[in-house]
Amino acid sequence: MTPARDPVSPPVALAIAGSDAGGGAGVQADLKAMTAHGAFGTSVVTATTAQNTRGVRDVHAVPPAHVASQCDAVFDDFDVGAVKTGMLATAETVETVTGLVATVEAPVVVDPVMVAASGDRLLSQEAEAAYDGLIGAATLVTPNADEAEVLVGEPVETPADAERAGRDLVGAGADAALVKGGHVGDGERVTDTLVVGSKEGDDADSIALRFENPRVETEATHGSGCALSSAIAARLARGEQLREAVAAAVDGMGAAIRRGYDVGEGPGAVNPTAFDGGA
Ligand SMILES: Cc1ncc(COP(=O)(O)O)c(N)n1
Repeated sequence: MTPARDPVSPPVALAIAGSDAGGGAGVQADLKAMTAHGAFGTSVVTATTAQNTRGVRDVHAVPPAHVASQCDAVFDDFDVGAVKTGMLATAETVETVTGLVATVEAPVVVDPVMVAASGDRLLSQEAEAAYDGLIGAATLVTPNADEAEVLVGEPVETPADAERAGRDLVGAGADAALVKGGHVGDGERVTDTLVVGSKEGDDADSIALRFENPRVETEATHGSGCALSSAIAARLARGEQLREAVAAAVDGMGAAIRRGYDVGEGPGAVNPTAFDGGA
């Protein structure tokens, strides 16, 4: 006899991001991370990239109207529990996505993707200023040090700088900011800094938390930002509180990097499905 159908109803997360033909980053990493962290991943593609582990050869931005209609298709049908944004490619798409996420109740994790690990640009330079609006709509913004520098206009070279940048991003309207420390220094430990704004919006009352982990010696970090922000979004979709979701996702990145994929001729990619701790 055929076994009875036994469907499950997982929480739903949405990635609004670019496609990486090489599979290491972008929506491909997002969907793996969302699955691994217990959510059903939906995906709105903002751009396709002709990319592999060695670099980005070509970018084709999806017209913003089609980004909007993909979002409508998802929101019309699913109860989306959290959204993450990744590569948005152009100022028009940043603005379109800002308008869309401003109308949703679900938490929004903004990974302000600007430059790939390979050094290739993934966001036009004019689009950097357009991020101001999206940061104002973010539940959490997750820049690395270089992206934080662009967003706040100050150097981010130490954990103290990261904390200041996080407070600035909260002052600019994000509910919280996670400034990632992988690009800060080359010490034996990596410090990620989470600044959570006060509900009353008084900057002085924001809280800073530091997550310290041993640095994993590798160049294979391609996809790490995508996997981290998607893991956080999946956990928020499951109903976890922000700090809990960030702590678990940051913790999981150690395994994702240590047990990365040695694929392609370039430095390889993280493994978003490898993390210590059950979903
Ligand atoms: C489509 C897409 N989205 C995001 C990234 C950033 O990932 P990384 O900085 O790890 O290369 C990427 N390379 N490609």
